[in-house]
Amino acid sequence: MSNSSQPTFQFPTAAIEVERAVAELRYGRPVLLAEGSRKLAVVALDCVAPSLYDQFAAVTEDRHSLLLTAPRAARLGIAADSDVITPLAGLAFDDASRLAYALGAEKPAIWQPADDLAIQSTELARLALLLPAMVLADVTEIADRFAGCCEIAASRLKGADVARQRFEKVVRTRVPLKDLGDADFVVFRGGLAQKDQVAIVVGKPDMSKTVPIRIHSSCITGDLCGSLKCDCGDQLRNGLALLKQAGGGVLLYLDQEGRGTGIGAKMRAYGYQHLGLDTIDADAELGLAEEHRRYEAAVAMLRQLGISKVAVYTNNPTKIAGLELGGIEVEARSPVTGRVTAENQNYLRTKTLRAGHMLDLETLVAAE
Ligand SMILES: Nc1nc2c(ncn2[C@@H]2O[C@H](COP(=O)(O)OP(=O)(O)OP(=O)(O)O)[C@@H](O)[C@H]2O)c(=O)[nH]1
Ligand SMILES: [Zn+2]
Repeated sequence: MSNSSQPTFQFPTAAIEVERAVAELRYGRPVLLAEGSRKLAVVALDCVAPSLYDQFAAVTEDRHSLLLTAPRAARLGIAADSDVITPLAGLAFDDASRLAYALGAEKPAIWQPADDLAIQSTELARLALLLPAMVLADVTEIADRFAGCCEIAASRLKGADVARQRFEKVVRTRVPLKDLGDADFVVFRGGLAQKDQVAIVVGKPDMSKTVPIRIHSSCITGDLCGSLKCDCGDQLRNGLALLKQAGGGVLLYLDQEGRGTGIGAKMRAYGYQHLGLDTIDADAELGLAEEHRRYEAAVAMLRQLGISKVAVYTNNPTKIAGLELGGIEVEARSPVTGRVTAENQNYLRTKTLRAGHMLDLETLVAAE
């Protein structure tokens, strides 16, 4: 028997609604994105089952469209300043997928600029680490057909932003590291679409002074396996050594594989790089912008460690901008490099020429 005076579980925050929508999307189920009385049904092509794609087409009576982000649209030769949508009527799952992210796909005959609500659906895909290839349909008049689906008001997406900065310390434990001595691993949990993040405290830095730090984004291929396609593994180990030499510091190891796009997208991009595309064009082919990383987690961890002033080891200006945006004072910046290999030269060149990284590649090459 239920008793209405008993306390009940209530989960009213925007972050929880967003996280539930993200989980639904990741499981390949439709989500309703609402704005006023308008409702847009969306599924992510990256993870929807072909049978559910067919069902979506049937339920929406073939009035479904595909969202192509601005980078993907540009790769297809569509002259548009923003994301566009193109009708999918009559297109099977494989054809839709080809249009969404295959190399050499043909420009669609019909397209139109995507409206704001459609564009906002890509943020759910980003949080879910899925390609932003959204299948969508305006279902305002037939919303009852989606009664079993998760619904979220688009305004909740913005409302959930505060959760990006909310992290709690879980545990701090000593780990002896080869050549570096003892380090403290401090684990933080939180953010939007929750992740665990790690701060590695090398030595005993004075947190009230300017603290040497490195912000390092995870790279399974480079950090763990010594991939020659990037410089991440070297930068990770050199970064830790630099912190030790500086008398102690903090390495923030951020769970943002593939510049925040996830390992699935990164491996798809590697496939395109093997066919000759540079890193930015390979990502664009998948609908991805050149940078998907955010630095609220880094700022939150620094604050919880009592750090407000830093000297950063990085070549990447967006990391510095991210820290400053969060109110962390960046007193100095020093480079951190790795070995230049035949396999990573293009990666490094693209970073320097197209992403504004502060790398003197020719000097590095000459030094090898
Ligand atoms: N999308 C994409 N990501 C890649 C590729 N190669 C490496 N990465 C990712 O790039 C990121 C590199 O991270 P970092 O080494 O911290 O950062 P950085 O932007 O190079 O900046 P600094 O090393 O600080 O100068 C990691 O998230 C890698 O997983 C690639 O070809 N495509
Ligand atoms: Zn790497």
